[in-house]
Amino acid sequence: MAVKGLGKIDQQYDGSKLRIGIIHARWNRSVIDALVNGAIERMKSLGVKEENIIVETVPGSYELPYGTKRFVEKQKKEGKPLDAVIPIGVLIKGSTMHFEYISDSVTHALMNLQDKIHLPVIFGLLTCMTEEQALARAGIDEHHTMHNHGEDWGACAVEMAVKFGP
Ligand SMILES: O=c1[nH]c(NC[C@H](O)[C@H](O)[C@H](O)CO)c([N+](=O)[O-])c(=O)[nH]1
Repeated sequence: MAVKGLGKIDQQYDGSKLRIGIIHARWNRSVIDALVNGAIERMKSLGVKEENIIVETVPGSYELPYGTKRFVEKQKKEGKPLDAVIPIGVLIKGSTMHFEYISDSVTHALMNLQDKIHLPVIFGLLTCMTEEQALARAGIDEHHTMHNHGEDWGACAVEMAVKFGP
């Protein structure tokens, strides 16, 4: 029996009154697009209206923490506050230490951002050693060895917003 992973959803949460943001990096775009679509489709299946799923982009994963903070602030200023936000990025190890530094710093920054903006910030950063790992976690590898992690992030955003939203 598989142990790892979110497993069966123990309860469906009603997303019909929620407004959720997705902000994604544009590096490794084919994987990003699959993850974003997975999150969107799962949130829609939980009742979130398509017009209440707001998508923004930043150049790369390093820009996610600041971009997420400003994205949330601008939505609030425009009178359309978000109930949760899902930053999505895909980091794939290269031949330098760039991957390690960005992965570690962005992870901590996104974690700490929740207390600053008082909003659930879902961890949508894939930190992969190979392209194959990234494709598998977006559910688009040749053999579909894994489910699309973006779906988990969408479900997580709805649950956290319903339970602990602003
Ligand atoms: O989102 C990513 N950004 C990456 N770099 C760009 C970085 O996030 C910033 O956009 C850039 O350094 C400018 O600030 C990546 N790599 O370098 O490998 C990567 O794999 N994924």
